[in-house]
Amino acid sequence: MHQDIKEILISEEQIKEKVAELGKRLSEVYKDLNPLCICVLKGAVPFMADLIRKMEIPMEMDFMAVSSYGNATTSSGVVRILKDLEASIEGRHVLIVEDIIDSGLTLSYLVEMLKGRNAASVKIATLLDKPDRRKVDLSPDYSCFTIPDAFVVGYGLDFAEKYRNLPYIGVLKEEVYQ
Ligand SMILES: O=P(O)(O)OC[C@H]1O[C@H](OP(=O)(O)OP(=O)(O)O)[C@H](O)[C@@H]1O
Ligand SMILES: Oc1ncnc2cn[nH]c12
Ligand SMILES: [Mg+2]
Repeated sequence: MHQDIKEILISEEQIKEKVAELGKRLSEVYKDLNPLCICVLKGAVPFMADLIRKMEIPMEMDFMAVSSYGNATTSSGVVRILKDLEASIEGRHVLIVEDIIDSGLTLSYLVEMLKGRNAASVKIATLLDKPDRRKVDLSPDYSCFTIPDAFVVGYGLDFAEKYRNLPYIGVLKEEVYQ
């Protein structure tokens, strides 16, 4: 286990199993809809890569980057679009693929913005849901794990751009960021 990690919250095997389960379910839900899966950079990259390979249906992908945390451990509440989509989503069935919903500020902004572009539907699939810190009324349509109020890293999640490459979800030692 990495020296900066206090405990492994979700193992590599648990992630693999749940992501495969979700991919199968999404294949049924989106079977004839040719969904546009939007990966929210950077944290959702490993989740997106694994999830779409378990979706055995026609689908398309695009990427967005927004900024809310930067090098902090709490959301600034200000959401900026750093990289927008490449194509129109008018009439498309959109699935936002995210790594974690914490305060909910990032996704509540994204969902409203995307709905304003006349998508046929906008749903959220998140790897992690941290409901204890929610600041807005937002729940994911699909979630792999619900976690307690702890700052976690790994499988895409970072602290100051580090730890994204850890294969598991771990709780960061407080001394690393305090
Ligand atoms: O529910 P919230 O409180 O808004 O927090 C969740 C958001 O924060 C993280 O992104 P971050 O800004 O760290 O960007 P990153 O994915 O590039 O690390 C995470 O990937 C979510 O997008
Ligand atoms: O626990 C967490 N770890 C990494 N990034 C974020 C953002 N919100 N919550 C987080
Ligand atoms: Mg981050």
